[in-house]
Amino acid sequence: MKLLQKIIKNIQPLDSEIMKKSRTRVDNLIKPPKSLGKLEAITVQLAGITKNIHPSVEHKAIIIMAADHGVYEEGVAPNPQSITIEQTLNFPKGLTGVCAIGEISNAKIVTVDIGINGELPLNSGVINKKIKYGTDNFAKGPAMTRKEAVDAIEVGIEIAQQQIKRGVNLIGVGEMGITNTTASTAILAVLGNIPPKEITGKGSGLDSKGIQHKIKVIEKAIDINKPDPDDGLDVLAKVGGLEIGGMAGVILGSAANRVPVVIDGYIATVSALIAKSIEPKVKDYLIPSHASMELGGKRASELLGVEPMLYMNMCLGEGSGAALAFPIIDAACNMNDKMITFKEASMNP
Ligand SMILES: O=C(O)c1ccc[n+]([C@@H]2O[C@H](COP(=O)([O-])O)[C@@H](O)[C@H]2O)c1
Ligand SMILES: Cc1cc2nc[nH]c2cc1C
Repeated sequence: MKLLQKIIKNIQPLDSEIMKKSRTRVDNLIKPPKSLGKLEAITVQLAGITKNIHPSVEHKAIIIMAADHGVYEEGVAPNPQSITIEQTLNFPKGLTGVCAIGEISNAKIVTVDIGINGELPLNSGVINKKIKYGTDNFAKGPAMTRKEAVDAIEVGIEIAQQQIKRGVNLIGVGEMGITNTTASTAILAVLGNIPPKEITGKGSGLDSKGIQHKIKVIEKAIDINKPDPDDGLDVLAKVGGLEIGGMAGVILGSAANRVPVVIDGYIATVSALIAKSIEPKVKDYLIPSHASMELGGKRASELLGVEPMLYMNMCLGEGSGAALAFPIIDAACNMNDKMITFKEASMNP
């Protein structure tokens, strides 16, 4: 808890002076006003985050938190739980969707076992930060203790800080965890005071009968656990997941070190909601990526107050959407670094 408290204290507002300067520079570049839209907004945000009018995002990493969920035993996921461990072992080998997309921008893939229900081989390339072998079944009681929820967040903080110390200056958050759309939907229902039936989707492939059952399980979990919507840690502990806590920690840890953090799809957006509930200032450090096809994705982004930049009909997770946004963020920086101003071009608009 000490680390989390320290990190919360270190999260400062963006630098509004630098943002003003950056806005003026961007407005004076040789183009009609605002004609580079979100690229301009990203540039100004990056300046405010890094306190630098020409920030670098050259060293990129995607941090993938992997974990299992006890609520799997309620039959709310269409795939076997063993997919979590199997797919997690594929990340260090560069074989998955996020690896293929991240390779385009030379993103390092950092994979963390924060709570997989199984043992990984020692030389797997996955960082072992296992808190326990999956959460408990939150249809019967809390997913984890409050201490375990704090531990999960602190793992995320630690991993983010480690990467930042090694020179990483742009972080994407992703996850792997069979059943984690059930946990994410329960969290979103509580934090947004939304009936589960409005936001429960197919996850990685449930049919409509399965979705009806998933809704009932989520309603029961909220009824039994009564998470406090004003306490993100309580919501995480009662109906959350270890990987969701880990991603919230990566977000908090990045913000505390003034490093921008790109959020992936549905589960990552929900983890950002947990981080924002713990410290609202983190929101300004977030760069949204794509709009997840998962039913609750839109409501999650709205509740967070972000507008996704890409509509690609994706819902893979793993950090794939964040990886896809990396070249766009590079383009924003290049615009800022390479374009000249009207004055420099001796042009009069
Ligand atoms: O990130 C998303 O938008 C997203 C939406 C639906 C599913 N997923 C991925 O699918 C898995 C969870 O699906 P499920 O049906 O087991 O809850 C998990 O490994 C996620 O990475 C990811
Ligand atoms: C194959 C597979 C890959 C995934 N990657 C993220 N979630 C996933 C879920 C499944 C089922």
